[in-house]
Formats: sequence, structure tokens, C-alpha cells
Amino acid sequence: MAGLNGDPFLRIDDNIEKLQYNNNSKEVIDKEGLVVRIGEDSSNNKNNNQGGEKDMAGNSIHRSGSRPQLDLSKAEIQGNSEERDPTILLPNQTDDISHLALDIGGSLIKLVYFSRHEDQSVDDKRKKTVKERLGISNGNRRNFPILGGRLHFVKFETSKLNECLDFISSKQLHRGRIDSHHWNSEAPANENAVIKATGGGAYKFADLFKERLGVSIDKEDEMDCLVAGANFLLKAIRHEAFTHMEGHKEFVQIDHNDLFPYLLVNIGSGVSIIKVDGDGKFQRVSGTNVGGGTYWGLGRLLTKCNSFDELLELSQRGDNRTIDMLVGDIYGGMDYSKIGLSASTIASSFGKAISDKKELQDYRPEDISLSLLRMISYNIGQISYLNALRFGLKRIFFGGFFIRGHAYTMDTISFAVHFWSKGEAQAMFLRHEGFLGAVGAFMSYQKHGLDDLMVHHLVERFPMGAPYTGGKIHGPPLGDLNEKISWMEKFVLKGTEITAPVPMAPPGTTGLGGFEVPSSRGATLRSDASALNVGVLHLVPTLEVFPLLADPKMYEPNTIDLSDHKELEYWFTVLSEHLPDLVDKAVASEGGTDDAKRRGDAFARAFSAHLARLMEEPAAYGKLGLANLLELREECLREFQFLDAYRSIKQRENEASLAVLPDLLLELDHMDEETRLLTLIEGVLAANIFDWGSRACVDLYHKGTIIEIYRMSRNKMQRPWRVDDFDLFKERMLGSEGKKPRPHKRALLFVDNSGADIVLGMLPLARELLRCGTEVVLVANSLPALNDVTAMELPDIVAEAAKHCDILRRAAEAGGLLVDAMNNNTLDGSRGNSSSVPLMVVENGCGSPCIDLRQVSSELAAAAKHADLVILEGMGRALHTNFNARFKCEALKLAMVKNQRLAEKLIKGKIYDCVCRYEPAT
Ligand SMILES: CC(C)(COP(=O)(O)O)[C@@H](O)C(=O)NCCC(=O)O
Ligand SMILES: [Mn+2]
Repeated sequence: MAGLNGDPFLRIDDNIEKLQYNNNSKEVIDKEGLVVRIGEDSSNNKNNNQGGEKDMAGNSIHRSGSRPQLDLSKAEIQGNSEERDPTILLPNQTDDISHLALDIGGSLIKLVYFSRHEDQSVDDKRKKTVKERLGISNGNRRNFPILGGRLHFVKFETSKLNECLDFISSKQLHRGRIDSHHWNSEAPANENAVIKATGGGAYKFADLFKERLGVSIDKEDEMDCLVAGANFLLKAIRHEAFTHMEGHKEFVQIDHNDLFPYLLVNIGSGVSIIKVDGDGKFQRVSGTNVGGGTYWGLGRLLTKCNSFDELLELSQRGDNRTIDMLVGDIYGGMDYSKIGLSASTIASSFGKAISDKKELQDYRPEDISLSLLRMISYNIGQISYLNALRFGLKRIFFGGFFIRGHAYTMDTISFAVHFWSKGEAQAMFLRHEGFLGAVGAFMSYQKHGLDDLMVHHLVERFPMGAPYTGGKIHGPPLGDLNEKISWMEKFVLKGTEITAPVPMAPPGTTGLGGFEVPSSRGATLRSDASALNVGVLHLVPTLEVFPLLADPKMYEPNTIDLSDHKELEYWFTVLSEHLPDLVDKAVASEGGTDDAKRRGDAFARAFSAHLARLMEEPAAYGKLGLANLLELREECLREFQFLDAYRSIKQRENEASLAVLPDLLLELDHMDEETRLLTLIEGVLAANIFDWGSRACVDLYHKGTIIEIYRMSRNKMQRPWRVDDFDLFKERMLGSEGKKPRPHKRALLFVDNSGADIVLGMLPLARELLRCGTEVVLVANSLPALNDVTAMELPDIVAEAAKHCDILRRAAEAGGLLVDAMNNNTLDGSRGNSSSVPLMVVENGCGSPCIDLRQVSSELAAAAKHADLVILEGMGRALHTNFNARFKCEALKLAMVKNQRLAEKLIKGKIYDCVCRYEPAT
């Protein structure tokens, strides 16, 4: 692009440190304008959030997780004020208010509580106009049966009940109650406060709760709760159920329309077997008194173990052949093949002990524990299968404290079910198995609307919420950032490994001699891993499935499946190596203060801990794809309050690119249609090189200015690209043999990075579509991720670009993007032309470099309804995710591959190759 003048731009890497470190100075930010303007916009955020700061999106940032306080301003009584307990509306209440349910078992207290977060949407003028255009009524929030918020899952040992009471009291969890539309304030004395609880402890400790917290316990039936909890979790959480065979965990997608009937086997001290036919429809069809209590009780007597976990851990080093009588023992080492029993099959649990002249002390506790575990697990598996057979059920879900995410136990039960059913029935386990009762008790609050939640309304996140040392039941999650950081510091001082050492079974001993040979691999033999498998559930009623997906049920966002360990290792290394640079940027973005450095350090440790955990057990947080890892990193940054690490880089690149935009537009306008379309697509691909998430690109930035790199990238744009459907797309756009095709009605452009990518790549392409008469919706991130442009930032960028272009200006005005910016500054001085096709901006509902189209903002879903073209741009949105996605409408996927391995794997090409994939509507 000879016409682009080199301009006095800094090298990309020059002085970035300096510039960013100045960011704490309000003056610098003021001068740069962008941040402050956006900040001002947010002041009309109706929420009055004292003490909180605002981020760029105008959202409130709580600097501490302190106790909730009620904002009573403008409080009013609803209904009849003569009533004894009238409902009080608190319109300005913004802090968390929670409500709580408990399952108080013999060994563990499981606690589920809900915290409500303020509606973070900023209802500015622009958004209103876009909503009007898209036909979204402002009042539609009321259609949602429940308020957005979070469900937290916490466990305490029952023996530490006081810790649990302190936790409830410090968070004031017993005070809040919510019904579907308003807050119910509590009387200060709180005499009438009631919390729902199930489990034996609900009876046993009721007085203590009254005494310590002043609350009454409303006891809920244990079985009702179990079933309600299981139904909710199975319907609402995507990766809730999994199979576990020979150490291999596989998630099962349950179709919530085809869930019933199923068998629920709850293995507590005893075992209950329940046939579940629907919500609230179930029958306890059987049970057995040989359960978790039997294992623990007998195990304790026989091994002198002090805890259930210790007993389980022992089993992992055991060899049951020393105690169990095997078929081979009876048949002189031979199989009894006539009836299908191999020599290693257990003929009689503990059977060898009758003939050996040995005393208890002659047996290893490890072997006893394993033998006992297998005896009880097989027995439960067998009885469950027989009951499944009795009622013709194929699916059996196992839950209860006995399992505790213990791989070997799950393998043994699965093996038994598989063996006896000859593969017909399937044993499945639940990620939240320990919380079924507590969730069920929570569900029993009236009118909270949880039943109406769908899978796409829930986002599970894994904050570094609590101190853990692996395998241990942990105490209260840390809400306060400082607590979290000091925990990290303590943790490091102690020099403990973040994940507990996994007890490894000596090869060839564990699991030998069973019905066949259930061989759990050592790496998955972790006891109580489930303590770390449960995240915080974010309830976001505004999320929707992207309506243009051709087959939402078959849709899988991730292209790269990280269950392949080699793949996981590779990406683990990439992300670990990028970490120091990311921390530098993040710390600098917060002014480089000591506090920021401390947080940066804590962030690095937390994220590394997540990575280490996932390396050890990739399926720990549900099905793992690359998109999940990249999102986890962004979430982790936010958890340590780095809200926009690349803020100043984005701003610099925007400014640099906007300065050369007029030249680019002028050049484009002198081209014929065909050359122009090619140049535009080349422009998008070339400008996608500005990606601060790619190691190779960041190395490149040290070698030239923005414009130099852009020009270099443009010059390398020779066709054919590695994936090159340009001719097809051109034909669709321009037609052939003189026939002009009808223009698209509306195009959704999923934009990627700030700077050249948006300004010199996607905006000019948008302008071309507008010129054809196509409405354009720019779809951008709701929250920052790397150097991606956000929906909050786009209107200002468009406004700046529109100063140089009538097409953009008119369209932006028509789309409500230029609320006040453009009144005087137009090229020709003319006022807005509302007859122009509109250019709009919507947020996509996520804060990641990738996008999962099963969960997008309602704004985007509404915009999609009239769209007939989807353009996905960038590596994250078009390659890591959605490369294989099929749409009901036409789709164009544009990206430069900025990673050698991905290039080889995905397109059999090399780094910096490009993808231009055009797919007609399916
Ligand atoms: C994070 C990204 C997906 C962002 O790419 P983009 O969507 O901006 O094109 C990409 O930079 C990436 O995959 N980076 C990690 C791989 C690497 O550094 O080579
Ligand atoms: Mn990006």
C-alpha cells in the first residue's frame, strides 16, 4: 500500500512501559480522552455505588468482598403498609444479598448460597437506539423469572460446625431472601428469618442455629432434595454428568427433554436407590445397608485409619489378591471360562482370610482397604444394575459422599454395572454429586425461578476463591482480594505444591484381580478431587443460544480438543511462557504500583495453579477446550482486578490506525469493485496480525512500526491463501455474467482486535457492505480480553472514523452510534440521513478472545434474527472456536494463523498463512 504514508508513529514496543506506568495519572488519561469519556458516560448508571470504583464499561468494581450493606435510599413499602411484614422495595440496593440452603450430613455440611449482583448493563442512549432498532423492549428484563446472580458451593466438615456458622454470619447469608421481583428486607432483629436445610443435622443442630444466628431451620425432606438437586443439575449444567471407565472420564450430554426416567443411587452411610420419573416424581425402589458407612466403619476397625479419606488413600496402594479369593485360587490359576470368569475375578471377597493362618495384623491395611472398597463398590454396582433391569432403565446416576470424585471407586462401580449388564447399562457420576441435597434444599424456596433456567443461562467459573492444599475439604472461599493475595503469599512461603501430590499406585498391584481388571491410571487416583471440581455458577438470564447456529445440539465451539494430552501440554507451555509478559502489561495498566505488582504476582500464581491442576486432571472443570483456557486467563485477570491490561496499547494502535484511515479510504474509492473487494479482504487478513496474544506477533512488534508491519503484512497477501474461497464470496457479492445479486439484508461482523484490525480491516469492509445497502452490526466483546476491541470502545472509534467518511457517518447516525459526537463535524456539514442503512454495535456477552455461540447476549441474539451474513474474524473467533460451526445463513471466516502448530494442524500450512472460508447457508 504505497499510498499509506509512514507517519511519525512510534515503534510498537517503544515506550509502552513508560506510557502505561503513567496510566495511574488522571492527567494522562484525561489527555488521551477515551477513557474519561467512557467513564463519564457511565455516570448515568443508575446504580449508586458508594465506595466502589467504576471500570471502563461503567461497571462497579468492588474492591473488597466485605459484608453486604443495604442501600435504603428511596426505599418504599409495596402494597399495604398496614401489613405486619410488608414488602419493601430497595431500588438502589446494589450489593450482594444472598440466600442460603444447607445439607447438614454426618461428616460434611454442604452449603449453597446465592449472591445477587447488580444489573451491570449501562443503559446509555446508544444502547437504547440499538435496542429500538433491534426490537428489544427495555422492559424485557421483567420477563426473566429470576435475577442474575451467582450460586456458590461451599463445604465444611460437620465437626467444624462453628467455622460454618462464622462463615454464614460474616457473610450475613442468613439475612437475605429474594422473591422473583423484589428484595424482601429483613427486620433488624431477624426473629422470623428462616433457612432451608436438609440432612440429619437440620434436626440435630436446629437449636444451635437459633442460638448463634437467630434463625429457624425449615427442614426439607432429604429424598425430595436429592432428587430436586439432581434434576436441576442434570438439566441446567452442560458438563454435569460423566462416565468413568478405566481411569477415563467422559462427559455425557444429557438432553433435558429426554432425562426421565433414570435411577439415582445415593451412596451415603447407607444406600438409597430411587427411580426418578420427573420433577417431584420419584419412588425409593430399593436400597442397601451396605454402603459408605460400612466401608468406613469396617475399614476403621480393620485398619485403624483415622479418616475416610485416609482409608481411601490407603486403598490406592493396596493389592486385594492377598485377601480376596480369586477364581484362579480355586481353579489352580486357570480361568473358569465355561461361565465366563477369568482367573482374576474375585470369587469371594475376603475369602482368602478363612484358609490362611494369618491374623489381622498379618495383612497390610492397604490391601484390606482395597478389598473392602471393591467388595462394597461391586455390591452397590450390582444391586443398582438389578434395579435398573427391574424397571427397564438404562441410565444410573451415582452420587453421595462415598464417591467423592474418587477415581477408583467410580471405576469399580462402572465396572460392575458394565459387567453385569453386559454393556447395556451405563453408570454415570455427577460433578456436583456432593451438593445434590443442598441444591435441592435451595430449590425448595418458593418462586426463585431456578426451575426455569436453561443450560445457556449458566456460566460456571473457577475463581481462586478458597485456600486449598489438595484433597482437603476447605473452608470459606476468600471474598476479599487482600485475603486472597495474602493466602497466595503464605502459600508460596510454605513452599507447598499447589496441587497435592497424587498417591501413585505401584505398577501392577492396584486393581489386579477384579471382575476383570479395572485399571485406574495412577494420575487419576485422587481422593476427593471433587472438592476442586465445582466452580461458582453465574446465573445470567440474558444469555441466549445464537439463533443462526444450524444445529445448536451438535455445535461444539472448540476446534482444539485438549483431552489429547500432547495438545494440552503444548498450550500449557504457550500460556505459561506468555505469563511474565502478560503480568508486565497488566501491572503497567494499573500504574505499576506496589499494589498492582502484588496483585500481578498473585494473578500469575493463581493462573499457574489452574494450569497445573488442569494438566493433572484435564476434565477437572468440565470438558476442556482451548477456548476455556483462554477465557480462564481473562477471568483470572479480572479476579485480581486487572480490568483491561492492554488498555493503552489498544488506544495507541487505534490512534495510529485512525490517522491513516483517510488515505486508505481514498485509495479504495479509486478502485474498481472487484479490486476493491479483494483489497478489503486482504486488508482484514493483513491487519489481523496485530494480536498481542500471539508470541510470534509480539516478537515481530519489536522489529517495526505499526505501519511498517501492516505494510509488510499487506505485501505478503498473495493469493491463493491457504484456505481460499474468495472467488465464491466475490461471486455472491458481485455476481457473474453481468447479473447483480441481491445485497445481504443484514451482516453481523464479529470483530477482533483494536487498532489496525478494526480500523483498517473490518471498518472498511463494513463500509463496503453499507455501500451495497446491507445493514451492518458490529459484534464486539462485552469485556476486554487481550487487545480485543470492546463494544464500549467501538462507538468512539466509529465516530472518529466517520469524521472522514460520509457512508460511515450516515450509517452510524442511522444506527444511533453518533449520539452527540457528529453534529458539527461532518465532511459536508449535512445532518443525519435517517434513510441510510444503519451501522450498529452490539456486545456479544463475553470477555474472551474466543466465542461460544451457545451463550451470547440477548442483544446479539435479537440482532441475528434478520441477519443473512455472519462474518467471523480472527484466530480466536474463527479458528480456535467456530472453525467447524455451521450456520443457517451465509458465513465468512477470516483469520491469519499466527501460530505454527495450529497452522500445521488445522490447514496444513505455516505461520502467517491466511484463511478465507466462505460457506453458503445450510
Ligand atoms: C489469543 C489468540 C487466539 C488471539 O488471536 P486473535 O483472535 O486476536 O486473532 C491468539 O493470539 C493465540 O492463539 N495465541 C496463543 C498462541 C501463540 O502465542 O502462538
Ligand atoms: Mn483478538
